[in-house]
Amino acid sequence: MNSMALEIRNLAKQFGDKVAVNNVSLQVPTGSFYGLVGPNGAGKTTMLSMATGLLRPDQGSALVNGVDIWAAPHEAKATLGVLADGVRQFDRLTGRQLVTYAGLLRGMDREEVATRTEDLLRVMDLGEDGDKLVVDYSAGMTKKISLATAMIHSPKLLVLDEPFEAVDPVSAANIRDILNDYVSFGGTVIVSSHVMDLVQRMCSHVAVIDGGMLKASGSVDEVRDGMSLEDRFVDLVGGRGTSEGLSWLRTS
Ligand SMILES: Nc1ncnc2c1ncn2[C@@H]1O[C@H](COP(=O)(O)OP(=O)(O)OP(=O)(O)O)[C@@H](O)[C@H]1O
Repeated sequence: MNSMALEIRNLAKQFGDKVAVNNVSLQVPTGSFYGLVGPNGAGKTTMLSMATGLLRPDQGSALVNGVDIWAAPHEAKATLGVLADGVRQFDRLTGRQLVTYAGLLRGMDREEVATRTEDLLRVMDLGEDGDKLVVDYSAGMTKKISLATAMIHSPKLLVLDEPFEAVDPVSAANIRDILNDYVSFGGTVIVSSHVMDLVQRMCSHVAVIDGGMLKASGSVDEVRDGMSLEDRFVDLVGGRGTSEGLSWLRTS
């Protein structure tokens, strides 16, 4: 078994003059629950997109369970499930059809796909909305159905860009339970999130990225170094603004 579920080597990406990801290397151990945090525009989505075969890097490589995602995409993607940020789904399908389609696309047996689709709709609390078109789903429902499509083929590594955004607290707790269970049986999860408290409680490891660069990485306890993750984060990425604020917004 490969000891690294994901190995990012010197990834870089530039959009015009903007360096979005600047020579980042990161190792994600198999069986870890890895949080990726950073301010808006830090480069998290760009890095995850390159590491999961969605965006071609200018430089560097990414190995998924030991397989280079750009050199051998089919082999690497067979063990990978991705919840990408802002990627449109085939939203003229119903939720049930979309998850079924994701399973069949992975070459799975039709009966197995049907069983797993019902299981996933149930745990995502979408059972009653399974026959509704995805275009008519709310933001949180869309997030949950996308998560189901990422999990149907029981991948070894799940890469989830902001999986809890727009998801209600009960569904979020259910998803956390599913992910914890998945990790306890040997799966690896990478989540990007802005919720430090959640990352501190949920993750075993964390990486802090800012300005396209890796500021810190390791176990959550190593990175937070006796502080709360939130305080450590503010420390690493620069303090809060000290401006006077919007005086014109004061109505009295
Ligand atoms: N397709 C693109 N074209 C031009 N610039 C881009 C593109 N994608 C990302 N960028 C820029 O690259 C930088 C990193 O963006 P990215 O989406 O990776 O950040 P992020 O850490 O995921 O942010 P957020 O937390 O707000 O989702 C930003 O300055 C963004 O404007």
